Amino acid sequence: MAIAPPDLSAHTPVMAQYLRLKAAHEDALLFFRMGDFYELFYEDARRANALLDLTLTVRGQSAGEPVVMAGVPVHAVESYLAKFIRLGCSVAIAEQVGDVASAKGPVERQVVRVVTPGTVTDSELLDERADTLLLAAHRRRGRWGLAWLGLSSGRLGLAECGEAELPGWLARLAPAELLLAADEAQALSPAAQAACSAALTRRPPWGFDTALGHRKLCALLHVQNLAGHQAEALGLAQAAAGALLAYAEHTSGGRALAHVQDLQVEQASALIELPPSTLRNLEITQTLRGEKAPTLLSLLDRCVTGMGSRALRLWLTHPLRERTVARGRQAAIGRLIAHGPEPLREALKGISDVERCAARIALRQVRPRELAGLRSTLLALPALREALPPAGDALLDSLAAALHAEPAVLDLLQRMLAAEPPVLLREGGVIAPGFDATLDTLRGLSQNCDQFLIDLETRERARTGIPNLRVQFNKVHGFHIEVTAGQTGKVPADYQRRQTLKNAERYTTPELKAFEDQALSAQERALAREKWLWERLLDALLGSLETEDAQALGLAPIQPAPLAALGRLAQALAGLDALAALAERAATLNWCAPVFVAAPGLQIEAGRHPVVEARLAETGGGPFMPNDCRLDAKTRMLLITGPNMGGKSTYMRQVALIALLGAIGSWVPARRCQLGPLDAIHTRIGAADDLANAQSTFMLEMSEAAAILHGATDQSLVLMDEIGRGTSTRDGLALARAIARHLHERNRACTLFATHYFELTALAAHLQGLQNVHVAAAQTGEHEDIVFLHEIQPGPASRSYGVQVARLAGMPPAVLREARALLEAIDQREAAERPQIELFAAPPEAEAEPVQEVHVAPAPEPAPAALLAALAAIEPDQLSPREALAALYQLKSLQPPHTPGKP
Ligand SMILES: Nc1ncnc2c1ncn2[C@@H]1O[C@H](COP(=O)(O)OP(=O)(O)OP(=O)(O)O)[C@@H](O)[C@H]1O
Repeated sequence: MAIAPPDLSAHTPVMAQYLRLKAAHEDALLFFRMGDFYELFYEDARRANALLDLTLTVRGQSAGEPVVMAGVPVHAVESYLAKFIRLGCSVAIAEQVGDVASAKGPVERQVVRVVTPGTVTDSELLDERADTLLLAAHRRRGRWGLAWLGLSSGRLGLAECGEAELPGWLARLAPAELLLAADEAQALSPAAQAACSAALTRRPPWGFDTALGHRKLCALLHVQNLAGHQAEALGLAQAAAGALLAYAEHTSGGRALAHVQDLQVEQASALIELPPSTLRNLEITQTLRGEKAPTLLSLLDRCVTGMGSRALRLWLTHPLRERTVARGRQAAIGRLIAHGPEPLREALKGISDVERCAARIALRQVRPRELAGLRSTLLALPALREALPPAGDALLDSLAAALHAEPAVLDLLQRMLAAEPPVLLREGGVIAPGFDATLDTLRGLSQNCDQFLIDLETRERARTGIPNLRVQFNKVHGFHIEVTAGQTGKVPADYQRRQTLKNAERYTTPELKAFEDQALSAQERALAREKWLWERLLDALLGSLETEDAQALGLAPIQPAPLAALGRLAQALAGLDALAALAERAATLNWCAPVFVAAPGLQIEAGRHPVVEARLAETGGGPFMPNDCRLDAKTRMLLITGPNMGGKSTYMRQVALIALLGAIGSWVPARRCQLGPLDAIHTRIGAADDLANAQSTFMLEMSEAAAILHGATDQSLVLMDEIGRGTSTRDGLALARAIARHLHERNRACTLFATHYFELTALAAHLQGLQNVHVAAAQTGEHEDIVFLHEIQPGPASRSYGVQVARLAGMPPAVLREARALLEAIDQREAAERPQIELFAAPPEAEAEPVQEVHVAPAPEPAPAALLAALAAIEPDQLSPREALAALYQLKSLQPPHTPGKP
């Protein structure tokens, strides 16, 4: 928090200046320029020390308190910025803007740049392969309005959702920075917080205003209203957009966001739902440990450009239910495979990041080299078109048509921009020679220097008779004539001494001084002229060049504004790169094109888990065993049993990954594949405790399962891995059974249900759409070592091999012996007690009934004796209130259920 003392007059003038600037940038670390350092003070210094271990010092006092500070050297500022941004901090940079020499009191300082995690546009600070999003969220009456912006991509989106859907949106969008109204900063539910790792920035509540947002959106998109973007009715999202756009303008120094050309209104109902747990469990863009690889994205991303990688990530996290786009991509991939994707990938290698370049032009932050990169990209487009397969595929043809360089833009860059411009404008040499006569003259003046100096040296040697006299230039002392110590007696009267060295004297003459003034001012004026021309170049690229300037420079105005065309070009390049990467993957990894069918379900022949298969290939872990999967109206649920390590999780995940890959239009790791419509992929897969949100393993397990039971439909794919294992076997088994039945009967979702409760396999007799399968394993050798076959076979598993797996894990033999003995004892006891303990077997009359698809065996009634025994065991005087409540629940659980038709 900022230190905002009520009376700044008690502070030293510099600290008062600092505190005033800090008060306007409370949430950011303020980098306060002092000579060769940016200094951080007080709380900011302590934060920087805690985050990056910057050394804390105490210097002097202000308002009677010691001034705690930490410094960052100016030359290293970019690397510190990158580190702070990665840690989710915002940084405001205050530069010295006043004249140090003439300043009375502290030199004037201003915040000239604010870098925040969601609004960075510097290529050094951005992840090349992921879009950086700024998201504003606004809540009213239990609903959320969302507005997001990729400042470096120009992507602008709006959506509205209910409280329960918010975590899904946050996980899908994965913003780098989240704007909330200051009075709503605590409004995020634990689930929403868990789904979002964005840096949180509080903004004034009045900025979240529908009318303001509407006005700003209309101004940005040059429209009267938002009806054309289907956003007119989204008042909540517009309110969020008000805060979003104001903040984006604020951090980019009030620049217009000219590269934002379009607004996307996203509807959850158009997307295949991928809840946060699914994104996490399927390791789509991040591993469970939060790493970038190995994931589905890291396997797929063979893109040559950052634009392609970003597109691929977007496709994977925003799969569409409607399959027209996917069909188009699938066909394009087929075409690229037939033609060979390599020529296209090769041609994409020299392509620059047109999307980010367009954004940086709009924000007037683009650097000369980036424009040179854009120019070579525009020049490379014909070769890129050549590298595409011959016309005939609708998607590839439309992308090829967008590979178009606006001739006026190319002409402008070729005429105005030097062949090899320097990195920074201030180095000079950015504008091409021959473009501007004034600049050429000024450059001529400063460059003709060399000849002048040679001539002068010859003349002065002759005049003075000093043969080793030299005329030189250095940056500190300017032009001078150097005479060695022994020769100084010959120096003429008009030589004025400038500097004495150990063995020489340096002089100037009126002639040399006059030349120096002219040369140095010519250099300065050339640089100033270049800067002015550069600004005009940017004006021209933004379509806002004044007619007068255009005439003076002999430039034709570029209409309409070229940024829109660059945006379309960037999209086409991104699409082609992503398709070429998918084609390369499909060809290299031997994938097939899935067939889309209308009936819900899926049919996979010889499917593989792409990431596990690649890992096994990399580590020499042996071949991956392909497996089939068939889910349809007849078989809606596979109940998967088998040993630990047998491959159950891998199998379930591979089915989901194949469904997802198919949905984005990719080919899939299988021999043959048919996919029905899909509206969601739900997963409930064993997770670690969510300690951060104070949820126990079991609580988390149940909340995720509950969300699935509430949301899954007959077009959803559901993965349930070992549900119920977080509690006692008895409760777990009961819950697992009830959940399986609910999914089968009510949700009617396509479900893969892996379990270690063998008792559940009996459900197959009562639920017609449920089929038992198991992962095969065998035992060999004298130690009866287990061999995993990783093969899915029909029917339930015969045993669990837990002890054998523990042996493989290196468990001490004594423990294994004891476990085996116990296991045998339990088996014998169970065999003896079986009739009593088969709590979950269906009642005999249910088994006798002909099996109907919707028939469910009613839950068996517990013996009243159990109820009475439990009642008798209660001693009310001995119980705490909490134990009494637990006892009540236990009694309740033993109560026979009330079944319709049965009193
Ligand atoms: N089809 C397969 N072909 C080859 N190896 C496989 C296959 N499936 C799984 N494996 C290997 O077996 C390992 C264990 O698989 P997985 O985690 O799916 O087992 P599991 O049955 O879910 O185990 P647990 O019940 O302990 O969670 C994987 O890491 C992988 O290396």
